[in-house]
Amino acid sequence: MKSFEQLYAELAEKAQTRPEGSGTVAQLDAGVHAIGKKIVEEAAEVWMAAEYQSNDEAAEEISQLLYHLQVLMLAKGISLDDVYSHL
Ligand SMILES: N=c1c2ncn([C@@H]3O[C@H](COP(=O)(O)OP(=O)(O)OP(=O)(O)O)[C@@H](O)[C@H]3O)c2ncn1[C@@H]1O[C@H](COP(=O)(O)O)[C@@H](O)[C@H]1O
Repeated sequence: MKSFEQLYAELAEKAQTRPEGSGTVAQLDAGVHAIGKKIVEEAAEVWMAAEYQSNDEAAEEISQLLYHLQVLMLAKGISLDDVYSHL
């Protein structure tokens, strides 16, 4: 299990070191447009899971949405504090 902050640190490290086989690196290379489409897709999956599936399935979809939001943040150079300052 990991926190939002721990995942961001892990993804930032992957973006820096670019390890072979990293899906995050592939997403970053695909660019903001592709990442944005993935966010919309995952958001729809969150919505559908919340309406029609179990809370556990909805939680899994939410985790995937959070992951893709973090990938977008890294692609744009947006830090956790940049986001937290708006909360
Ligand atoms: N938490 C996640 C995570 N959540 C979601 N995803 C990606 O989002 C996809 C979710 O897709 P769907 O379930 O919608 O399935 P899909 O549409 O068939 O997926 P794709 O065809 O788009 O790959 C997964 O296939 C992963 O590619 C994630 N990929 C990675 N992580 C974590 O990120 C870290 C770094 O991962 P790597 O960069 O791959 O090493 C690790 O700790 C991973 O656990």
